[in-house]
Amino acid sequence: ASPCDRPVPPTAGLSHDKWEIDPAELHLLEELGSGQFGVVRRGKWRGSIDVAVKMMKEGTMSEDDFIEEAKVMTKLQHQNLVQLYGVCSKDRPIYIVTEYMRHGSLLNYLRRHETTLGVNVGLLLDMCIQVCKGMAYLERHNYIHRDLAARNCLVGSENVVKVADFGLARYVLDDQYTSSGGTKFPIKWAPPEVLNYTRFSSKSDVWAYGVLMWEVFTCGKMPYGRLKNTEVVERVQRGLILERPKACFKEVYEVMRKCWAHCPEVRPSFRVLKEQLINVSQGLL
Ligand SMILES: CN1CCN(C(=O)c2ccc(Nc3nc(-c4cccc(NC(=O)c5ccc(C(C)(C)C)cc5)c4)cn4ccnc34)cc2)CC1
Repeated sequence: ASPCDRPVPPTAGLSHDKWEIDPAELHLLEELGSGQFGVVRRGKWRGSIDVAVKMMKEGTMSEDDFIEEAKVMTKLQHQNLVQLYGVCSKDRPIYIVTEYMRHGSLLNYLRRHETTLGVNVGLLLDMCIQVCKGMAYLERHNYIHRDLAARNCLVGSENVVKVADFGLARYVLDDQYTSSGGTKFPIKWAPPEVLNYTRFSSKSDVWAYGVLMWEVFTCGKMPYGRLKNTEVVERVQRGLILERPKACFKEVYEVMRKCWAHCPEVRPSFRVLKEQLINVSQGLL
């Protein structure tokens, strides 16, 4: 095909090293919030492209390792992954520049729209399928997320849902977050093999995906309510699982339950999950 037929990758022309962005071409706008690493702001790249810019607070992540990995991450491109455009790594703090998602995190979106979403099972299921498609793409590329949850997915126009921050957890320096005994470790999204041996895999992402489905069908409730992390660990190891949300059809809950099989090998892959959820959605609607 002639060059003008090929779709131009979103990172095209960002700079000589595709993944390096010239900060002079970024115009920072309002703050979107702050997370594990520091402040996140909306921005414009070359005056026209909407971007989100994570400004990495010093000492929060192993920066050189991340910058190396960014080269790989910019190559992961899918309509249900928040696209990493590149990094500004020549100065400190480093900036992580991604596509902008105007409605913020899926968790806040679910909580904000509970009244309208709570009765729209078709839309809730569609959101789960979109996340599943993004995760099936990562699985195909042997890429593990390590912190899949509704808080780490983002919502754009027309109820588009995308998976964000895939793989970023590996570069967090705060061991309250990285060690399974730490206060910030996402215990409620972790399967037994991660709780006991921090053995991450695409099948541990599948367990977290089951919890994300529960978050979606409860419109953003906290899994296991106010149970303390130690109580959740004890229950999960005893094989107790989250109960079926009211808004959730039995067929959908059956899929969720498969994600929480004790042994990772028994859990379905994202590829299989995607087929099952699409069948359920065609059956329901
Ligand atoms: C009408 N509503 C008004 C309020 N509202 C907003 O203010 C709002 C609008 C858009 C937003 N968009 C984005 N917000 C963010 C954002 C904002 C604050 C914090 C964060 N997250 C982080 O900083 C963060 C996430 C995960 C992690 C680990 C490594 C632990 C997995 C570390 C750090 C992201 C990133 N984005 C990437 C693309 N688009 C966005 C965020 C918020 C939503 C719309």
